[in-house]
Amino acid sequence: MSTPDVQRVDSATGTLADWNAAGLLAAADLHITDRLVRMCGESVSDDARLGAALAVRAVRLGSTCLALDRIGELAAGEDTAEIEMPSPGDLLDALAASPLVAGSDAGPLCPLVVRDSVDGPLVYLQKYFRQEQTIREILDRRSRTAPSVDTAALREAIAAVYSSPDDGALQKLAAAVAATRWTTVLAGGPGTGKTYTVARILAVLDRLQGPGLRIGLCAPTGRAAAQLQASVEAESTLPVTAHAVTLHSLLGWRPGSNPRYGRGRTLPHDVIVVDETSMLSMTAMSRLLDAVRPDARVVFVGDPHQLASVEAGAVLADLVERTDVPATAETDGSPTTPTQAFDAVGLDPAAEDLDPDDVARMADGVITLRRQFRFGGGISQVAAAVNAGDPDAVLELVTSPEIGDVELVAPDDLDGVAGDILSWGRGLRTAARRGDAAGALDALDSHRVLCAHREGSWGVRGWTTRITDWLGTTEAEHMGWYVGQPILVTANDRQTSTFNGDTGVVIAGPDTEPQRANRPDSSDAVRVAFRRGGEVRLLHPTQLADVVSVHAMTIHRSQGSQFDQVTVVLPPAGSELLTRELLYTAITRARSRVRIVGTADVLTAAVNRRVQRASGLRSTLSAI
Ligand SMILES: Nc1ncnc2c1ncn2[C@@H]1O[C@H](COP(=O)(O)OP(=O)(O)OP(=O)(O)O)[C@@H](O)[C@H]1O
Repeated sequence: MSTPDVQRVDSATGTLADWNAAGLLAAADLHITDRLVRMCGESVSDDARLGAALAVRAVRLGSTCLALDRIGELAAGEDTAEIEMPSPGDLLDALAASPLVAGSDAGPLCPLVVRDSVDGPLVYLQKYFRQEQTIREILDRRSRTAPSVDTAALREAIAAVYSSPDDGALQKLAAAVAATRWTTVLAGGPGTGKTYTVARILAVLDRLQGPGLRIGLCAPTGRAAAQLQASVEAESTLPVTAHAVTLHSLLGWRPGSNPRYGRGRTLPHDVIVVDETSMLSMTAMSRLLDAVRPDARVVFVGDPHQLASVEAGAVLADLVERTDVPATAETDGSPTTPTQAFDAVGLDPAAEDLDPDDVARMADGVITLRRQFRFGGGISQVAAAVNAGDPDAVLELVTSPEIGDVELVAPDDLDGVAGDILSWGRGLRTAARRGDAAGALDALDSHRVLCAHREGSWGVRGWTTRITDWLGTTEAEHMGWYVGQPILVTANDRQTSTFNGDTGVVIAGPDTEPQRANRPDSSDAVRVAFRRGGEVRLLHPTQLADVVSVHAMTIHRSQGSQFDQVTVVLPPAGSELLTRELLYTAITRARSRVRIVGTADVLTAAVNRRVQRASGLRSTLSAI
């Protein structure tokens, strides 16, 4: 599929110029390819140059490499009819023979690497190949040995920590796996009890190790870290001494410099929990693994079906799907097999209704939680059908009268949405005028409109205009602060502990007279309410530098948030953003109800289209 609005490079010639003109290669792809070719110091054939440019393009679009066997998918659009598309075999031969891969006397550097995989030949930029190798080597090394754990002590700790009758087998097994492996992946959709389980894993490890367990809690963004802190505190069975930080801060990694912690100086923690791992780039993952002590446990937590990092890599999905994890070779009798894990939690595998694949993956340190604790049946069923890539099942569910919590509405049938927005706005204003911060925040999160795009009539901009028109927001309100105004923070601010993506609401301040609550004289009379975990905070508007009104937000930005009701606005057919992962992420933001605005055709297209991030991490690579 072509990339819209790629910049034309007038100076380009040959094959790359044609691909640029057809919108398949961006200006940046051409410029970087030029640099790579110059590094070689020798001439490079047109086909090899194209292979290099496509590898650069692949990274720009989130893959860690170019899967040569899939290049045919690129020429699917009408505007690519004129493009001459070499076969994967021709490109591979041209690359293998070129100084870009083979090196040359003039320039010994080989900026590209080619490897064979179960997905056919993969072409890497050297940097990403090295990062992927680092991840693979460290994870493999960590899999070959296991922590020394006394089975009886583990059984006792798990029995003591998991005391609720609702504790599921997989939640308990997660603790057995995390105690007996250096690396654990705890996967699951929203509300499947991941944080609850993390808190219990930490309690089990604390019991096994005794006082002084050094815990590192981190997440890819400031907001995700703050949420992790709040939810671990809420779920914890112990006083939480660790303070959740961003991965960058954990590693002491400032923009433009190398991290303070790395191979030569490892992190002091005994256990590191990484939340929202789906948002982690491959670069960040390789830096983290480089910095972890070989005898520290790491627990990666997240939902592999969600949208991946904005940078290259889909590491969580790769870890969950890896097929070549080496078996643990060196143990001192510690329980490392799935059978031993069942024994440690006092369960009989035959009596548990678990997917055999899930049990098999436990041997590789992967636990996938499946029971839904938070939202209703319809949302779970639709989310599962979306993940399974079954558009017929999705359509049947969203149009079924039996399923009350998910519905599809036509883009020209917005009366129901308008009614919901009006009651949302009324609830927000009523609580805000009363100065009721908790009530206003509840009202704020009772409904959210989510769009794929920022711009356009189906994007955040178009829907913001539509919603403010419905609500009758005045010109004066548009210009300044007003009571009942929904607010989005757009940059991290340590001083106020507000993070990019936080939302709040403007409420009447303590000195506002009730009769003036609708129109306070100045920003002095109002406060902005925010919530983190169960705690409500009030800030003065002057404390907030980077904020905008929020009546609708992008699905990307909504990651990590939950709302009672969600209206998902699908983009028009053909949008680059329309994917299964986007739809799944949007639907699973809702606790109780989802309305999808779009046509059956667009919904089908979304379910059918996966974010295809090529990567070699899922299986063994070999030389071509
Ligand atoms: N075994 C359990 N017994 C009782 N309540 C549970 C159990 N597991 C989870 N819960 C509750 O279910 C809710 C969702 O759990 P939790 O927040 O841990 O899910 P999550 O997978 O981390 O969700 P998200 O990804 O959205 O953060 C919480 O209120 C939690 O207390």
